[in-house]
Amino acid sequence: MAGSSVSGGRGLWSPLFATEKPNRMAVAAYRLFAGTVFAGVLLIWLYRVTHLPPRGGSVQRWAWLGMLAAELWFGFYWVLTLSVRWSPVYRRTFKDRLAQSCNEDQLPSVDIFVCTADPTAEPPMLVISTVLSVMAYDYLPEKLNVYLSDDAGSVLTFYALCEASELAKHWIPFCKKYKVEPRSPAAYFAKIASPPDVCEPKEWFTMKELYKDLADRVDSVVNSGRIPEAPEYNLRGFSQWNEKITSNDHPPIIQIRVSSVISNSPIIMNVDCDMYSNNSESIRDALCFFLDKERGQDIGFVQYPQYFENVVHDDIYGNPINIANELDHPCLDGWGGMCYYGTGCFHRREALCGRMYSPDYKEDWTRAVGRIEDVIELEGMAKSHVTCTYEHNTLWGIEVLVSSYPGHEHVN
Ligand SMILES: O=c1ccn([C@@H]2O[C@H](COP(=O)(O)OP(=O)(O)O[C@H]3O[C@H](CO)[C@@H](O)[C@H](O)[C@H]3O)[C@@H](O)[C@H]2O)c(=O)[nH]1
Repeated sequence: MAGSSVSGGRGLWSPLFATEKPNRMAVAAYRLFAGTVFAGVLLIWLYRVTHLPPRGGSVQRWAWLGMLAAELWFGFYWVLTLSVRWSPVYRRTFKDRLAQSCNEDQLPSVDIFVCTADPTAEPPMLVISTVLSVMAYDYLPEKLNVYLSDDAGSVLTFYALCEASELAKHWIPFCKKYKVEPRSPAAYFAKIASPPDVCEPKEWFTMKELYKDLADRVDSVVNSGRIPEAPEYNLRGFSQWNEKITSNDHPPIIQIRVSSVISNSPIIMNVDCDMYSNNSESIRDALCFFLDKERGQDIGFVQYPQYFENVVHDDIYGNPINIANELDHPCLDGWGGMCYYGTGCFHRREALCGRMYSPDYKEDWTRAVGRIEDVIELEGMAKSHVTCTYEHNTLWGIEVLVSSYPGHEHVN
């Protein structure tokens, strides 16, 4: 929506994002529409109180009460919706200004967490496509750390990840060379059936073939439930699985997680394993909020909306999540900020770790954890962070053990 007013920073520093309001005519039209519906609601209430049910007729009385309850509820719902949608705002980022104000090596490093929990409901090919989509972000590779948390502790997911790390050596340069979007190979090859004009056809088909080979290999291993008995699979990591390991009871198996002792990046992003990133510049957009000199300090997290594909064929009923994304979120933002949704959210690590807001605190964006060179030592430290023993005999441990993950039957 075109903005009619832009608020920005003061002084010489150019703001990295602008907050825009929809044009006045659009707002006035919406408010007129909302006002007429509300007038209709009031008239219905008026009708109801001036048409009381006849005395004695109990069926009519119950029908009247039922209608009144429904109309009151609808009126209450309408007032709530109306007030939330009264004053939307839209945010626009200026990535060009970000590029002018910081060199690439001054940008903060970013830790990205993909979490998975069940290799049956969340097939490893889906998980690794998500992982590849975030590995291929348009960002300095040495500033990007991608972690996969697998609550199921599945060797199949681990196998798929090892295979994906080989594909990444081809997929990431390919994406950067041809500015591929989206950067999930599954989503990309499902959408694009033939090489686009910018791509060299031979290279495109080779890439597609590599991906297809990987998908076939991973799917056949997942279907068989066993990883192949080849010498390369005796590598460290695979040797940590044995027949006693189950998804509910397994030791911490660390190959690539626990970021505070590995990368400790000031920015953290979380992604569900069944969502992929559809914009390779998302990190830079999020940084425009965090790094804005005037208002960045007030921002604890940047939440991206979630979109779903083919929920209903051709979306004939209008996917309600689009209404939330395009209308309700800008409206909530107009009241002071978007709510935290879950997947696709960038956080300040310090805010997650409990630092209280202070206008005087200045984040050191270039800080990095002192990298431990000894892999064994690093693994030991990481294991001590990932284990659940810290919660034994604590109220937290007891409460979490007996309560389910909201909406799920997992017991963590
Ligand atoms: O014990 C668990 C259970 C789930 N997950 C992972 O958590 C993610 C979310 O779980 P899912 O069942 O897909 O949640 P949904 O209900 O589909 O998604 C809603 O809940 C998520 C978690 O709060 C949010 O990130 C999403 O935005 C929101 O749409 C998935 O990657 C799971 O693999 C774990 O890692 N461990």
